[in-house]
Amino acid sequence: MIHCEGLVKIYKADDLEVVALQGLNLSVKPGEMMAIIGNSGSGKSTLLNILGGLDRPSAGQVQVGPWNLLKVNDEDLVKYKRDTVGFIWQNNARNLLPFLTALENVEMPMMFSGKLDRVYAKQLLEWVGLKDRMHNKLQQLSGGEQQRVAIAISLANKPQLLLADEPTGSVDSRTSDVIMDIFRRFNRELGLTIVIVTHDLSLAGKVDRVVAIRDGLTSTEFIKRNPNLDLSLPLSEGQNAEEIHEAYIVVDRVGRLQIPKEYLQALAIGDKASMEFDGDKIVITKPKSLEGDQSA
Ligand SMILES: Nc1ncnc2c1ncn2[C@@H]1O[C@H](COP(=O)(O)OP(=O)(O)OP(=O)(O)O)[C@@H](O)[C@H]1O
Repeated sequence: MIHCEGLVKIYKADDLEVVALQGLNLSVKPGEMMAIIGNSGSGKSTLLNILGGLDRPSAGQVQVGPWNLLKVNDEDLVKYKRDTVGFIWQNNARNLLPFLTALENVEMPMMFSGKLDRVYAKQLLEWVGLKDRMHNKLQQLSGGEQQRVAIAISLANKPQLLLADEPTGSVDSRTSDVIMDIFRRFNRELGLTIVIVTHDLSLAGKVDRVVAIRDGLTSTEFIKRNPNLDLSLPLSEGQNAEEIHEAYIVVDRVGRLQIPKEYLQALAIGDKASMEFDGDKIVITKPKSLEGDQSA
């Protein structure tokens, strides 16, 4: 569904250049529900905005289904945003019109694409648990209910891909569980591919795969240890995301990988290291010839 290779995004403001993505690789299979985690400023939102067609990449490859987002023209990009991809933000005020009802809000994107389907709009609101609230104006709904309306809106035009930027960032943990359960249901029943960007490690236990981004590059992947494990069920006491997922370091096509900063600091490795192939392992150590040389 998604294939990014060597993806670069450079923001230019006056004389300043910020490299937000520096050659990122990522593949997401159709029907996968995965999360992207990373510290503030690591490039998560930049990646999501590019995948959502809200921002243009600077270089590299980015393909979503049949769409090449580096080369797509403005007219096709509008079609892509309308038909292929749904978007949910943490701050749902961006998607919602407060003076309209929940139902009218869901119908709005359908009207823009000339495919008004009231039955489906009602169905979506029922699926997100708002059957009895669909005729309420948005301002009469709680934050969690509004976020559920935002989910229904994002699916109004039957996208194949749903992108969610911190979808549970401004709701309590119970509502966060409800939202994740809704995502899982859409993922299973409609085969929707879902990419969630989050700071929240507790969400990581509810997806199939987690990819960590560091400094604009994918650094580590966590893949579910037991593919049959039902992640829609609550974790048992004391169980955490790391127990459910196996961690892998990402190695790109030309063999580059990122070593965690803590490991480098622990061994006082600066800009050089020694590497040895030892039969069944690769050993990275402090540069051999520089050991004891404090000036290095
Ligand atoms: N429009 C912009 N103009 C200039 N720099 C930008 C712009 N948007 C993002 N950046 C910079 O790009 C880098 C990556 O930002 P991004 O918002 O993608 O990170 P993030 O991982 O989503 O962070 P957060 O979790 O805080 O939202 C940061 O250094 C940020 O300051």
